[in-house]
Amino acid sequence: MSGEAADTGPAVRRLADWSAADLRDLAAEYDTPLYVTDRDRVRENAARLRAAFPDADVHYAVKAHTGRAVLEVVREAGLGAECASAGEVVRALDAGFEAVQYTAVNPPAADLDVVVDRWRAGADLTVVAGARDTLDRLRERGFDGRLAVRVNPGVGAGHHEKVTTGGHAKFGVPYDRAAEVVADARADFDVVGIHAHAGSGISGEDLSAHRELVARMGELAREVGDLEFVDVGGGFGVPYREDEPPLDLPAVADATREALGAVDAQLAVEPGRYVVADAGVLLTRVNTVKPVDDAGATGAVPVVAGVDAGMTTLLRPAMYDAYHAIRNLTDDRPERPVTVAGPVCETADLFCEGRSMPSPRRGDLLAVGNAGAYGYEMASTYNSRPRPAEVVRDGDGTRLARERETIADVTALEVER
Ligand SMILES: Cc1ncc(COP(=O)(O)O)c(C=O)c1O
Ligand SMILES: N[C@@H](CCCC[NH3+])C(=O)O
Repeated sequence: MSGEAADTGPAVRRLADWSAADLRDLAAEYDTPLYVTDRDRVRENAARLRAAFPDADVHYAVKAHTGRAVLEVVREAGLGAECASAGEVVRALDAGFEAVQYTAVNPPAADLDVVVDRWRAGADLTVVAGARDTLDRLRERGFDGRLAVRVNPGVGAGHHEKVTTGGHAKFGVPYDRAAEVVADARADFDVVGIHAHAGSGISGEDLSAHRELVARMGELAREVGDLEFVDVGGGFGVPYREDEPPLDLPAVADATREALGAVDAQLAVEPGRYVVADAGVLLTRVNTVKPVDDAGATGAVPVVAGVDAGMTTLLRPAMYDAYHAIRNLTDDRPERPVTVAGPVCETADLFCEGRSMPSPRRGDLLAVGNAGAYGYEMASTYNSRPRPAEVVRDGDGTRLARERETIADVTALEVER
């Protein structure tokens, strides 16, 4: 296994590595559903990225986990910030990032207004534009600062079709028109880079797609010349299944450099998931247990375990059929097939179906692994269900990082006539 230098931590942290006693204490103190984020693990992951890409700019894709407690650790580790919206730009600047990148995908006017205002006020911002229209809208606002062109090199990868960006017309300017767009942009902006992103959750098997994307970006960089950076995106995957091997990050870094070839520009990468996924778990409590076949509740019949977290807390299983490890922290009873289901009125509101695990009882505490990336961030208030709380922990102890939302919070924006 690569990437195990002492100061960068092991390449993967499994759900079994978390202390059950600590997690039980946190659930008792802060209630459930509860996200727990370990800042030490964020530090290790960031350090492993820095070590694998010592000569590259590494920007953390803020979208994976926007919490201030995470952003501060990432900034201290020497990573930059890659943002997907004005809200993320504001969060990154507030967290003290000095240089911030904003990758604009069909940017709403309000986003451009905020970003250009911040730039005018002196923020060191690079805007990544993926359409000529976006360039026009930046010109209209008087922006003539640092700009990169997002290119669609026609190569996609990722853990699910819904998160594969390369090759989808929505993202970036087509590869064969990219040089022309860069040339146009040079008239009005300080064009510092080109950018591409294949997709999210790239595994070892996707490496050839990643290599191809990087090679195309290398070619383009040589063609257009005079760039500060070539950003080849993020998407580095992490193992979700207990027996899945971790990505060999140093090998990915070597392959990236080799595929890029000689360019007179800095390599840049922008991973999100890799930094935070295994730094987070979701704690949820069983509130209902019922046999799948009500008539014969004996032996190892499959059961449905109803829990207080659902697709409004952690959307990934419902949206991508994503696998997340689940561990019963209360007891280690004999196993049976268990469907873990949330409280939402949607059939998709399941964390797993018929998975073998210790027979659950009402009141049991379950931990859901790899919840640090795209967990809290994709939470919603559907069914008027308040979003969960989050605690962060590190060497200094544990503290509340995001309050539990209340029903009053959920209804607060309602305008009374
Ligand atoms: C433009 C861009 N950069 C970076 C990322 C980060 O991806 P990941 O969290 O998979 O590393 C994404 C998400 O897929 C993205 O859309
Ligand atoms: N939300 C996705 C990743 C997409 C990243 C956005 N480009 C996931 O949970 O896997």
